[in-house]
Amino acid sequence: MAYHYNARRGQRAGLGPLSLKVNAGEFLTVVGPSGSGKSTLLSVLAGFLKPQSGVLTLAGQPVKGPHPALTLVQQEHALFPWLTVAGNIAFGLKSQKLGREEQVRRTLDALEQVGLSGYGERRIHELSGGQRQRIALARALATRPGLLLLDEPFSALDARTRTEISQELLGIWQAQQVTVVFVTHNLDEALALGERVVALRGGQVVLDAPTGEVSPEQLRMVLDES
Ligand SMILES: Nc1ncnc2c1ncn2[C@@H]1O[C@H](COP(=O)(O)OP(=O)(O)OP(=O)(O)O)[C@@H](O)[C@H]1O
Repeated sequence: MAYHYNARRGQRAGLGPLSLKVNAGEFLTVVGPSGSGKSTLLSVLAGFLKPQSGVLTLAGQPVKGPHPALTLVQQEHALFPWLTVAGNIAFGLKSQKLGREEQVRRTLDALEQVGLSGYGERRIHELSGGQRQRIALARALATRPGLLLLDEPFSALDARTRTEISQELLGIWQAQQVTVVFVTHNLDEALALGERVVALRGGQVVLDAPTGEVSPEQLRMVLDES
């Protein structure tokens, strides 16, 4: 498939042509320099951008737009400052039309998963950057996504908090068997976190391999960052 911005005007910026299969339950990291197409790929996988050629399928069925099983968490985590933490999580559940009880249960579960039980009534401005990012993750987890798409979710955090949250995310992935696609421009992070790494350059896949079989030097070389 391929997606190019302003394709009608003949521009080539964007993604593809490429073919990518994300396997159920895997933790895939996507790495590449700025402008290589990482965010575009996630927007296509989330159903926000419709490829100009090819199709996105989920379990064999074509996806025609945003889908409840596909949840994207972006870097600017877009929490609503005028809502409480619980209000923010409930907002993410709106489209699922759940009963009140189920909504509360999912909110409590999600807060526990990210280590912030008891924070439901807090206001967003009372939280640290790391806590806000955990809430953004909790909001996504509460939707019980089949595919969790994370676009450099922890890049604004200090190194220690970043490592902490990354480890929590790994724990959640192992416990829930959710499928994760994690975008980062940090090569070491890409290799440390995922089971499989896809490297993008100029909108093309230049490497697709199990993380255990790739060295940071190899990654640097295919991305021309050595
Ligand atoms: N809305 C847009 N309109 C036109 N071109 C765009 C748009 N968004 C992205 N592009 C272009 O498409 C290409 C891929 O961009 P994309 O944002 O997917 O890269 P990225 O790897 O996520 O970059 P970064 O790491 O800087 O976020 C770039 O050349 C970019 O300039």
